[in-house]
Amino acid sequence: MLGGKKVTVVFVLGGPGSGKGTQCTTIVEHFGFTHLSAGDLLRAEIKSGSQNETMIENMIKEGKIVPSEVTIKLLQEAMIKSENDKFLIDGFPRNEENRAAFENVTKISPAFVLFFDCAEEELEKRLLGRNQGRVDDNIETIRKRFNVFVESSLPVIEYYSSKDKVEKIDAAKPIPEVFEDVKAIFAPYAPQVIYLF
Ligand SMILES: Nc1ncnc2c1ncn2[C@@H]1O[C@H](COP(=O)(O)OP(=O)(O)O)[C@@H](O)[C@H]1O
Ligand SMILES: Nc1ccn([C@@H]2O[C@H](COP(=O)(O)OP(=O)(O)O)[C@@H](O)[C@H]2O)c(=O)n1
Ligand SMILES: [Mg+2]
Repeated sequence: MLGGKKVTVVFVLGGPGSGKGTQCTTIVEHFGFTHLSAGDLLRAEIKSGSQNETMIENMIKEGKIVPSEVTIKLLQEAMIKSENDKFLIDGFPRNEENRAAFENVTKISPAFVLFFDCAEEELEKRLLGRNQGRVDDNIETIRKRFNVFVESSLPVIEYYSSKDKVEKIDAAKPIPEVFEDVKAIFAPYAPQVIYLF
């Protein structure tokens, strides 16, 4: 529940460059979810000139995880503002603090967790070729982000795995093939087709 609204939430997780954003865009088109990227919300917050601007900017440059209260507030605001009731939360929760605080504050548990699994060597290639002008897509910060992923984010995936909530996808394959696997998982969420004749 969220301000009286019953919502369906899917957490989309995976190492930096695993294709979370890419696949979310296509899931939105096919299954009518709203895509909320924690990283995008934080980057927008920097541009908006908020009081946390410098703190967020420095954490992103270092590949560190921003305190949960900041990120959760942005996610909550976006969900409340939206008319939709189905959300893909991309890149969150990234550590145990993110996970526990979100559950405590919103009382929402995810329908399931989509986990894009891919080797670091491939992730590194993708990030170095991403070309979105991101301050954290340089080899030094990429290495730090990989460490944070292994030390802080993988345990969150293990937590949900112990609750049988993780749908693991081989994200090393080409984009359309990854989406074929994603599609099979989202089939129960497909819009209903009603024949009127
Ligand atoms: N399956 C894939 N194979 C090859 N390149 C991919 C694949 N999925 C995404 N990419 C590319 O890799 C980069 C990172 O993808 P992105 O969706 O931004 O990942 P994330 O949000 O997980 O960091 C982008 O340049 C994207 O076009
Ligand atoms: N839950 C989150 C998500 C992102 N972030 C920050 O935002 C950065 C970029 O996150 P992102 O999800 O856009 O990165 P990708 O995995 O898409 O490459 C992270 O490295 C963190 O510094 C965060 O602090 N907390
Ligand atoms: Mg992303």
